[in-house]
Amino acid sequence: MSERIVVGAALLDGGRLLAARRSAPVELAGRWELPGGKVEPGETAEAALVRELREELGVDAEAGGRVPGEWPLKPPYVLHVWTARLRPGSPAPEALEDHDDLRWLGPGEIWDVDWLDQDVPAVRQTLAHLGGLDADAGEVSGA
Ligand SMILES: Nc1nc2c([nH]c(=O)n2[C@H]2C[C@H](O)[C@@H](COP(=O)(O)OP(=O)(O)OP(=O)(O)O)O2)c(=O)[nH]1
Repeated sequence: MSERIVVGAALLDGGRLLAARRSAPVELAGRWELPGGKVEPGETAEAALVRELREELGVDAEAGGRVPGEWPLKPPYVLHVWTARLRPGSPAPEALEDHDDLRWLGPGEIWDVDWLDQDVPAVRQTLAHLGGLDADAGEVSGA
């Protein structure tokens, strides 16, 4: 079976990264992840990200760029990470679906939550890609 992509959002706001605590399935519940989900056939990763963030968090978000890398999940899934930000006027994120808690993590707080094992290298690479979290993290330079 060919690989299927799960997109995870590194949702950034004011130098903080959003982490979401899964409520299901039981083997993942209580652990923290990047919100997102499966890319449907024919859908772009960016569109999937925006759709999943609307469904799960009730936000109006836009995708930034992809964080280089790919992290294996339960076959056939692999995790890709994209930066994302809230569009002006977006509601604040709420744990509507799949999650039971959300946290905005500032610099120095990233490792305060119990990330899913498979997310740890993805989060580490995201921070390296961004050059750390500061107020401009995730902004497209020159935009
Ligand atoms: N969204 C997301 N899923 C992750 C991460 N790490 C990780 O192992 N997963 C796993 C959990 C799930 O088995 C799978 C994604 O499923 P999902 O339940 O979030 O996706 P979905 O909303 O499209 O799911 P579905 O109910 O429509 O099938 O990938 C992560 O950082 N973000």
